[in-house]
Amino acid sequence: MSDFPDFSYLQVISFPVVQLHMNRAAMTASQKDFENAMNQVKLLKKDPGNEVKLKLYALYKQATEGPCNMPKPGVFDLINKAKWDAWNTLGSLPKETARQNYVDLVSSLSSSLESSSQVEPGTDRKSTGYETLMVTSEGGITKITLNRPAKKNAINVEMYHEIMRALKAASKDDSSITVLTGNGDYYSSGNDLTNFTDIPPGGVEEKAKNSAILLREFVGCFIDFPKPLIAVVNGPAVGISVTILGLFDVVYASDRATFHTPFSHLGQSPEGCSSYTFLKIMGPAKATEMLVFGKKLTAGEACAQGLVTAVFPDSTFQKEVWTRLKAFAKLPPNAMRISKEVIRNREKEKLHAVNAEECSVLQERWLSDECMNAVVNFLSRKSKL
Ligand SMILES: CCCCC/C=C/C(=O)SCCNC(=O)CCNC(=O)[C@H](O)C(C)(C)COP(=O)(O)OP(=O)(O)OC[C@H]1O[C@@H](n2cnc3c(N)ncnc32)[C@H](O)[C@@H]1OP(=O)(O)O
Repeated sequence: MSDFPDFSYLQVISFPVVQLHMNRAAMTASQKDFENAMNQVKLLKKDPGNEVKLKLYALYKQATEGPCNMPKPGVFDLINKAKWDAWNTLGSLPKETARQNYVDLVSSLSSSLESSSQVEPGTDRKSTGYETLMVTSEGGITKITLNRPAKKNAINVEMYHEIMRALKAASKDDSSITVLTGNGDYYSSGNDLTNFTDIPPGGVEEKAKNSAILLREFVGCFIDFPKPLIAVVNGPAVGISVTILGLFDVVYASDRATFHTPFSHLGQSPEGCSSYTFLKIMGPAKATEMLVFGKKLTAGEACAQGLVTAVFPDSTFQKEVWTRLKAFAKLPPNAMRISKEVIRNREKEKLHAVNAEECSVLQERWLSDECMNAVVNFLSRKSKL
């Protein structure tokens, strides 16, 4: 389980390996089945994700200790609070049922993760060297696709790093234009809220500091990107995936797309230079509706307010957009790069200063109880946008 980094925090105890035997006739798992299932978990090659790990933790505790008997952790103790919630949710579920559910969950997990690992070799993901993105370069266009569709393309720490790596590569490759889009029904649901659960030894303060450094570097890559950068917004966009649109040169949207920056709801504050770009693009009142009151815009509204360049019916979106992009990519690349420089360069210094200030304000916000409560509520399934 070396590549299963977060499982240790669930404190699952290791047991000796014994042969798996499901007592299906009796429909309850034996102690041996249970111990085997625990061993199987440790042999999984892929991380099943935090939600499954919490379910496993809860079922393990219920099966071994019965109903939740721990005092409720404080709101700032994010990980223990999530674990407590998961266990407590099981109420008075009998130990035998919890044991059976644990064995069943591990069994389904082993088969689903095995089958997904069987299709991996030779796929795009492996050949491009990205785990969270698909990156292609063809016909003068480098296309970066956010590729965590099951998580609505939420941006986890790995994806932040991979987007930066892909942008740096695209700025130097022989393509003329660069496109960012999403795979699946969402463009992106914004920052992956589980990013907040991986607390380093220095505690939440260190986490907030590291996140602010990461965010500043991430947004900086968009400010400095030298070639025309186009967003192809295929579906709903949330949080940072919306705010950085102000740093793109052109934004095309499907009429299925929505634009949502619920920072106050999350106890957070604007980033991606939106506290500056949105005011310039749509004026202070409309920017306040979005950034302070979290008003969600339709694609048509976002277009009317200047955040989106053009909206297309979803049925013809890809065809119409890519026809345009292919034509743009045939224009002389140096002329396009220099024109972008002329248009954008005088704002760069200002944008970097705005970025630095937004990150420093956010660093404080992330430590607020408003923010921590919002994250805990999402992770414990008590809230959704
Ligand atoms: C370090 C730099 C920080 C930069 C600061 C950035 C700030 C922001 O971006 S703020 C915006 C943060 N985003 C959110 O608050 C969105 C949270 N997600 C939701 O409210 C909903 O998931 C939804 C409205 C986006 C979609 O709802 P629905 O259609 O019902 O789909 P599910 O909720 O079932 O989602 C499927 C699957 O994906 C997981 N997921 C979706 N978004 C996120 C996310 N942002 N972070 C983490 N996980 C996310 C969701 O939990 C589901 O997972 P499973 O249950 O495991 O299937």
